[in-house]
Amino acid sequence: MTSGQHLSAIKGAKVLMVGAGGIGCELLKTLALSGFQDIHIIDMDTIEVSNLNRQFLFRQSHVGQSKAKVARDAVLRFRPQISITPYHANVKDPDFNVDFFKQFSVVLNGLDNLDARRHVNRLCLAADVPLVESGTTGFLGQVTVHIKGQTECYECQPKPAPKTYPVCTITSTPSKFVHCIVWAKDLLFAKLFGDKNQDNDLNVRSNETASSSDHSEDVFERKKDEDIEQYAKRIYDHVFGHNIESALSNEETWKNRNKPRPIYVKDVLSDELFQQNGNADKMMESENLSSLSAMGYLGLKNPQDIWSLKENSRVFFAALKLFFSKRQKEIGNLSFDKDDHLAVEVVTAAANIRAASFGIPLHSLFEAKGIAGNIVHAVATTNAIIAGLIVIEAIKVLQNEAKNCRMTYCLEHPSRKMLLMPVEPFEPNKACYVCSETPLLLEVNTHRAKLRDVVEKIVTSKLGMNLPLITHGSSLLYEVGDDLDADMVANYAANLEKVLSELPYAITGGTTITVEDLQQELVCSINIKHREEFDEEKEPDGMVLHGWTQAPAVEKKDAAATNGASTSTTSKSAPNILEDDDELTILESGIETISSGKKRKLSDISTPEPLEEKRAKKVPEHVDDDGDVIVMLDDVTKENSL
Ligand SMILES: Nc1ncnc2c1ncn2[C@@H]1O[C@H](COP(=O)(O)OP(=O)(O)OP(=O)(O)O)[C@@H](O)[C@H]1O
Ligand SMILES: [Zn+2]
Repeated sequence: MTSGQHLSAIKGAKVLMVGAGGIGCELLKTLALSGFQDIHIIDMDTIEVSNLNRQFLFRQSHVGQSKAKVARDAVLRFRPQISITPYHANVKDPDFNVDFFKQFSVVLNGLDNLDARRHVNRLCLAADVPLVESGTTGFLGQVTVHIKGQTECYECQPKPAPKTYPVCTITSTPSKFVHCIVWAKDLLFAKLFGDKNQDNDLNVRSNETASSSDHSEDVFERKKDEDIEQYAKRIYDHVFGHNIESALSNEETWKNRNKPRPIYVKDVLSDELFQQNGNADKMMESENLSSLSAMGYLGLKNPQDIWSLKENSRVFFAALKLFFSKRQKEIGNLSFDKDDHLAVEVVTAAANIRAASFGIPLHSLFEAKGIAGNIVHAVATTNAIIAGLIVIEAIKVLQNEAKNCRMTYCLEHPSRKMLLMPVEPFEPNKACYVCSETPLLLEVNTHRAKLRDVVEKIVTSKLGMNLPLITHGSSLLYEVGDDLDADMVANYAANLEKVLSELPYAITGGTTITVEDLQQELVCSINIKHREEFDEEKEPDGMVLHGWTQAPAVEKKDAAATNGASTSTTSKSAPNILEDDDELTILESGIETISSGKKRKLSDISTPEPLEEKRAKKVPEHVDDDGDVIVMLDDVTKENSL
């Protein structure tokens, strides 16, 4: 390919970028400098201060403005002649339909969540537009190419499940700091500041273990005549003292474990709950809610310090006082947000008090924030490398050189002196329900499960459908949309509450239903198999979907890249926790499926072996002479590199 052809492919291309964050900023700059002339950008976010360290197209003065628009303006300053069209919007908006996608030569993703990635994958398949997909996590990154009918689609391989912990580990037997964080964030914080009516396992435990009448009512309800201090003390004694004491009464649990020690306020603090040596008065008068800080209140300065049990207890009380006196309007509606400083303080302090109780080492606020926010230190260089690789692959796609495309994985440590590992794309998975027409199989108790269960547990959460429509034969059972008339809405609402076998067109064993998403133009057939019983623990949904697989989550050092980039960091000892939809997600290594330069085999995916062993076996001999750590791509990629 001559450079003339090369350039004309670039110049004639109309490119859609989705995401203008860490990867997106680098990508837009590289596209513009490479000669691309018609670029469209979708990003739903506005710029935050925490983006500025790596999203270099943005400045302090842009905070609060649309990322897509500011990115456009910044690049036009050095490439004024090109056309950049920004959309400050969610890519899932109905405006971005198949026809919208069809206008592009290639779509480039710089996203940070599975949901949006799956959605774009489906639209690219429906519009038959190639997709270059990417992700980074710290030093790790990956660029993959998806061309309908030629390579696997983004969903052909199972995606790692969010890491979940057994409930009893979190509620009763934590052994790691991360367990205490999950408890503080998902149970305690949710109980204190979230929707009171939502049951969570902290609630169950307090009821189960309640001995006195005092504990049979909702302990988290603040009593009428109770001041903030009394309330906070009561909560503290209940969750760190009483609950631990109750747990200790179950001798069996502690046979092979270290027993926790109950902690009561009186054991830790005398009368100086809110002992003031900080800016307490200023803090209480402050109108700026986002600057509220228990650390500021108490005069604690360094977020990297590890506080003592006493300091954590004081932070806990001060943070509760600030919440209940200054942010009472939000109470009942809050969910944990890593950018909410006061929330991070409550969670850090509570996790540390619990850790002290269980003999687990305490952590600083800085470390706790990293773990709670599923934050992995973002490395700007990784984003730049990945953006460069996206452009290299995009150019191959534009030149119709699909056979030369490579999936490229950016590693943390060189393996045989390679930091970038190219992998030949896999063929489409014939059993993929997204890009092939293979039906799925749903085992369900058709006399017990309601249509709502199928919609919520299968259609939306597992199949990722946005605007689903469910049909059985020629009859419509359920549909979501803005333009439905009132009768239909009422009819669908009634159907949702019916068990499958009692629907107007009964769903029973042997039935096939069709589930489609009008926006994604994705149609799936689901064969129904009736099954009476399900194992509550192993099959908590009460139904099992076959043909849809999710790789098990594995806690390990090398994690699949998802662009969970952020400004903060986890502690060195923390597991590789990635940000994905705010769930605590510890992902399995995407790199495990690599066999460099070769096609991957399904066995590579289904029978994991130690990563290092696998790398050692599969990495080809691309070694430079001078012994330096080098970036190594295959020949084709070198030829096309910019
Ligand atoms: N559904 C979506 N539609 C449009 N843009 C999206 C969607 N989902 C994510 N994005 C954008 O993708 C970008 C991902 O960038 P990045 O991973 O650097 O995250 P960030 O939000 O900028 O940083 P951080 O998560 O550290 O605060 C963000 O700018 C985000 O707005
Ligand atoms: Zn597929």
